[in-house]
Amino acid sequence: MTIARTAATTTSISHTPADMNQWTGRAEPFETTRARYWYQLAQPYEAQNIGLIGFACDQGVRRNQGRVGARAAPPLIRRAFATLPVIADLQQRFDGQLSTLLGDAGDIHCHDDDDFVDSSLEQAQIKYADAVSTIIKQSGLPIGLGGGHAIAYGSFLGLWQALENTSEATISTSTAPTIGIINFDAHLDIRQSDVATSGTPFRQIAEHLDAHDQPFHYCCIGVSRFSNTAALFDRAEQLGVQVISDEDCHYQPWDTLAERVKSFVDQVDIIYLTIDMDCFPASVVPGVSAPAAYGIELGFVERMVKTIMASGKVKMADIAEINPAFDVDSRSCKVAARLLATIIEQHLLSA
Ligand SMILES: N=CN[C@@H](CCC(=O)O)C(=O)O
Ligand SMILES: [Mn+2]
Ligand SMILES: [Mn+2]
Repeated sequence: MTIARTAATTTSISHTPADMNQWTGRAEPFETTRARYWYQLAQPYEAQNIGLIGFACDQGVRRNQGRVGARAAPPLIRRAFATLPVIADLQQRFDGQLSTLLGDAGDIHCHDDDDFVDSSLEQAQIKYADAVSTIIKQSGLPIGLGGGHAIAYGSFLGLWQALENTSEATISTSTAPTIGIINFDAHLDIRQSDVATSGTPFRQIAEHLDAHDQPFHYCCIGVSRFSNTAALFDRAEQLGVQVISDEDCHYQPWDTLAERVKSFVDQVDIIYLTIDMDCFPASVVPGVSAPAAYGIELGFVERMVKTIMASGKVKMADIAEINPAFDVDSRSCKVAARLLATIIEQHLLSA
């Protein structure tokens, strides 16, 4: 893939450490210690069970002609999550070890204020992938906080790097674990383009896997026929993508949909789970780069996320495309925080 350059490169990439000021919430001096919140558990990342890593970058959205602003989301998602209570089951299960559950690995920033295209997105993806890979190699579950959906290629690269380093056999052999990608999204994000964007990550992953003689297993849930061209649906068919439309999610019974997703999960060894927040109706999640008119229900997504997490196969997860510039009363960040809590709870309880 070539990188278009329309001006001199003046951007830079940085990795800022955890800012513990983001981890604040209400004090409960008159309650028992069971009045516990996530802000009280978070620590700077140091090989905890969960590693949060922000991807404060929306250059992919800009390149994709979208509404920029998603780079500001990671601290706001953290702040919304910080105020959620830690459920009783987790407190009981991890009594005495609660401070070892949640690490914050900080944010990767892509500084690209000028209105031109350079290689900062690719550099940010590589730096983010390194952080992801470090967490996986330390046996943690990395959870990426976007940023635009270009985070997905970085998440995949981080997972790939970790597998390459931990597999006895190299990843290009037939014994390599099979990776499945499950994306909740109104968009397929398999666009053909001369540059990486927020609309290309899963096509890039398909090409990466093909170059390493590995199969591409991709299930996209919540796909809208009004948000993807016929050319994209053609490509999805060529690539063997399992497409579950937004209308399927509304009209098909839960058992049918759960069976479709479970049979996808059964085919693979490892799952990368990604949630593009524009899978929800704009009334539920207004703060995204590309809002959906129809969207799928939060209750459905949450139930499906629990089902997928219960497989024990999820080794990488992320939440993408929140754009705080268009949020209303932090509604979108609160939905993202709820999903983040769901992923974390399910991961820890199914371990
Ligand atoms: N990650 C989002 N990708 C969408 C954006 C669509 C839009 O801006 O309308 C896509 O490329 O299809
Ligand atoms: Mn989308
Ligand atoms: Mn997307």
